[in-house]
Amino acid sequence: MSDRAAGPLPPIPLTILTGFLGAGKTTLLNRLVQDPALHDTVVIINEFGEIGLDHLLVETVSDDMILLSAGCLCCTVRGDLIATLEDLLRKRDNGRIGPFRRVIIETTGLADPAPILHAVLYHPYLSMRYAVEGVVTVIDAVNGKGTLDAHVEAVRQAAVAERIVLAKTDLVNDPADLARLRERLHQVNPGATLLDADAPIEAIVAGGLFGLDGKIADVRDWLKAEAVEEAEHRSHAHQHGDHDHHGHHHHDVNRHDASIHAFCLTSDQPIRQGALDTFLDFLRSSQGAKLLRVKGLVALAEDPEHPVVIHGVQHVIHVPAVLPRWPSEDRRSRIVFIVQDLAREPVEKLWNAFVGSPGIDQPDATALADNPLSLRR
Ligand SMILES: Nc1nc2c(ncn2[C@@H]2O[C@H](COP(=O)(O)OP(=O)(O)OP(=O)(O)O)[C@@H](O)[C@H]2O)c(=O)[nH]1
Repeated sequence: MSDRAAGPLPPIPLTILTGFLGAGKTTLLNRLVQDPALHDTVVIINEFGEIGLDHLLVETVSDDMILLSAGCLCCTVRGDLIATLEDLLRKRDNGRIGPFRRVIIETTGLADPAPILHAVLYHPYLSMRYAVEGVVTVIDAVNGKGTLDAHVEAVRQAAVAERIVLAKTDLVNDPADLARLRERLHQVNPGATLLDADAPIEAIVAGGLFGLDGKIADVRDWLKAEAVEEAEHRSHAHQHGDHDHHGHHHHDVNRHDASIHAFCLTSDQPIRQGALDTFLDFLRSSQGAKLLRVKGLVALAEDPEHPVVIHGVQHVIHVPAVLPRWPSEDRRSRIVFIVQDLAREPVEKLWNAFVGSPGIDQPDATALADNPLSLRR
């Protein structure tokens, strides 16, 4: 199939591969770059040396780009990531490299994926040409617990992921340790798919908003609103002393884990475009730094048959796609928020004020619009 259909070029799916120092990112990448399924992929890494490519090298395209035997292009970050992504588009558009169909960015171990997502989504041109397919976070099955306990960065990396890949499961002696780590990761990020490092390539690089073919994939699976709602109910029941958990023993939640959580807001009624825009504007201006990710599927009153996809991070929230139809019978608008140090209540109040069900003791949308300071807590 040609890319040259009428209209704008389809965006290039971009996957962010992250994980703490030594988690197993490079080992996983090494497998990915050798797979023929990824022959039309560009992998952006920090240094060529790190993934031991010598035996796979076919051709040096430029001093920061090489072609590997399976057809995958590998490039190193020159200057900043934005410059590298722009440079790749230039080379692609003027035919100096092939029309690659997907990009995987490996971040350094301490990197927080939120600013990387922010940089790509915020850039007016890059956000048109690339579409963030998803974040993949590698967690070390042996040292994962200690790392999550000690470093809030590691918890953030897990919290914003679409897929969490557990590496080094072969080194775990006690299956109960692994089960506990899985359960903890599920609590930190109920919407993530948990995979082992030997999972199929497609599950690792294309389980998100876009499939391996670059087309919009299963939006419901990307959003995972049901999983987030279910986790919320469980945690709510737990907080209220409902210990009927089939004998599960609950440990104290680590303070890093406790600072980050996910929740889902829904609306049965289609939302007016203006109301949605104002809600999102208020939210990002008052709470932007705390929004690690915002993902949603929304019915607009103006065109309820074609749901819009919402994708955001920190102060940027944009609409990467309008779907031709609803992915399931469920036509509620659903927005999943992954936040740090932000409670559900202020966001929900704002949502109710704009989206239509203001409570007796809540200001309505006009009152909020007249007094934006009232939103700041
Ligand atoms: N047994 C086993 N070892 C693994 C696995 N994944 C990674 N390793 C080893 O763990 C060490 C660290 O793995 P890397 O892939 O270099 O980790 P990384 O996340 O890229 O590390 P940095 O680039 O330093 O952040 C290496 O010695 C790997 O061989 C695995 O699934 N099983």
